[in-house]
Amino acid sequence: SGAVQDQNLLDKTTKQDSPQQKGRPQLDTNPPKGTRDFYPQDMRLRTWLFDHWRAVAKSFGFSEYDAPVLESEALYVRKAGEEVTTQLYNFVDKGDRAVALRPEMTPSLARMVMAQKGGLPMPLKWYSIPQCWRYERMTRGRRREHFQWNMDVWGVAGPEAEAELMAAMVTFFENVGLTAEDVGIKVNSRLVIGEVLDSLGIPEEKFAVTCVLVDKLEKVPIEAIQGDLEELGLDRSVVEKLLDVLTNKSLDALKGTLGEDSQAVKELSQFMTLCEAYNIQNWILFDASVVRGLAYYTGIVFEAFDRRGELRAIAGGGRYDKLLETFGGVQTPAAGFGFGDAVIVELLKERDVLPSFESTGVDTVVFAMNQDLYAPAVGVASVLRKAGQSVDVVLEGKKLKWVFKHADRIGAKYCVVVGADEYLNGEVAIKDLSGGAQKSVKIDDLSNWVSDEQ
Ligand SMILES: Nc1ccc(Br)nc1
Repeated sequence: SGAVQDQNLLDKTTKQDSPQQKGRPQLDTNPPKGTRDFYPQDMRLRTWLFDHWRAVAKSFGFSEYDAPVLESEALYVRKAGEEVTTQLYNFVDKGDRAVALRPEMTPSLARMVMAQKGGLPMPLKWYSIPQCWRYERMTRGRRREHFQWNMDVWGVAGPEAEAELMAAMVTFFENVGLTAEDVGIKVNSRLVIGEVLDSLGIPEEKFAVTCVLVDKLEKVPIEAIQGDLEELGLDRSVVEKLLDVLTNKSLDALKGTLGEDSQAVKELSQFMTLCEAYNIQNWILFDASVVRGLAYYTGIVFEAFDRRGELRAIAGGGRYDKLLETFGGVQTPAAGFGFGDAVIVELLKERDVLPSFESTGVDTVVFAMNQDLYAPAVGVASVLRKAGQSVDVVLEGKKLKWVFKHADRIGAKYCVVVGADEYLNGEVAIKDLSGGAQKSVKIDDLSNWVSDEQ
C-alpha cells in the first residue's frame, strides 16, 4: 500500500473483497508482492514529497534527467557482494536479453554520461526521482520498490561537490520542518580504509570488497562474514586494525592514527570547513565507522539518520570517482546521494510535521438544481476554471443534501448552486462551506468574485 496507506488510512482488514461473481475466479486485487498502490490521498503525499525534492534541486541549480526503469543486467555486475546486486530484480526477456529493473540510478547516470563520449559540458548537476527495485525474498516482508531522490555532481574533484550536496540535503530537511535535533548526517571518508589497507600492504584491488564487508560488519557479527574475510585474505589482525581505526570519534583522533599527511584527514577537514561556510555544521558529525554499502564509493561518504535511532538510514551518498572506469570509460570525478521515499515519511509522521492530505484541493463544487440548468452550470464552471479555480461539477442529478456532503468530503471551499430563480436574474447562489454564509453573485461578476476570494 502507499506510504500514507501504511498509516492505516485504508486499514486492510476493512477492505471488503468484491462480491464473488458466479463461477468466475476472483482477481487478486492486491498489488504485486512488495509493491504499493498510490490512491489519490497517497499520491498527494507522494507529490508533496517530490515537489519538495524538486524545489531544492531547482534552488541548487540541478537539472532533472530520467532513464528506463529496465536496464541491461550488465550495468549491475560488480562482484563485490553488495545487497543491491545480490537482490537484483532481473530476468531474461523475450529477446533473450539479461535485463533488470534498476536497483539504483547511478549506473544509468554513468551510462548516459558515457554515451555522450565527453560531449557533456562539465560540471553536471543532475537529479532524478526514479522508482528503484530489488527482489528480496519476502521473508522480511520488506518492500521491493521505492522512489529515490538522486542528486549528483559530475566533473568536480574537490569536496566542494560533497558540501553542496550536503547543503541541498539539509535544505530539504529544513524545508519540511525537521531540525538538526531530529536528523544528523554522519560523514567519513573511504580513504581512511584505503590508507589503513595501504599501510598493511593490502593490494588496491581488495579495497572495494573490503569496504562492502566492513559495511556489513556494522550490521552482523563478524562470524557471519568470517568466511568472506578469509577468502579476501584479510586475516584477523587486519580486520581488528580496521575496526579499531573505524572507532575514531574525532578528526583529531583520526589524525593521530593516520598521521599528519593523511589525505583522508585533509579532505575531511576541508569538507567540514565548507559545511561551516554553509552554516550546516550542526547537522554534520564525523563518524569513522560509516562506510556505506555500495562498492563504487572512493572518498567522502555520508548518511543521514534520525537522532533518536529508531529508523533505518534516511539517505546516503558519497564520492565515486572510478565508476566510469569500471564501465570502460574515462575516469571522471563524481559525487552524489540517494534519498528514499519510505524512511523520511515514517520520520515526518513520527515527528508530526506531515501536513494533512485529506483535501482534494478542489476550490468549488458547481451544481445544477435541475437538468435544464446543467448547461448553464457547466458554463459557470468554465468561467470559474478560467479564473484559476479547481472546479468539481456534479455530473448527475443529486439532492442538495448529497451535494453539500460531497463538497465537504472532498474539502471544497465553496458550493455554487445554479437555481432557476437566481438564473433568471443572471445570478448563482454561492455557499461558503467554511462559515456557511450564502450569497447571490452575478454570473458576469464571477471572475471578480474569484479574485476577491483568493
Ligand atoms: N536498492 C533498493 C531498491 C528497492 C528498495 Br525498496 N530498496 C533498495
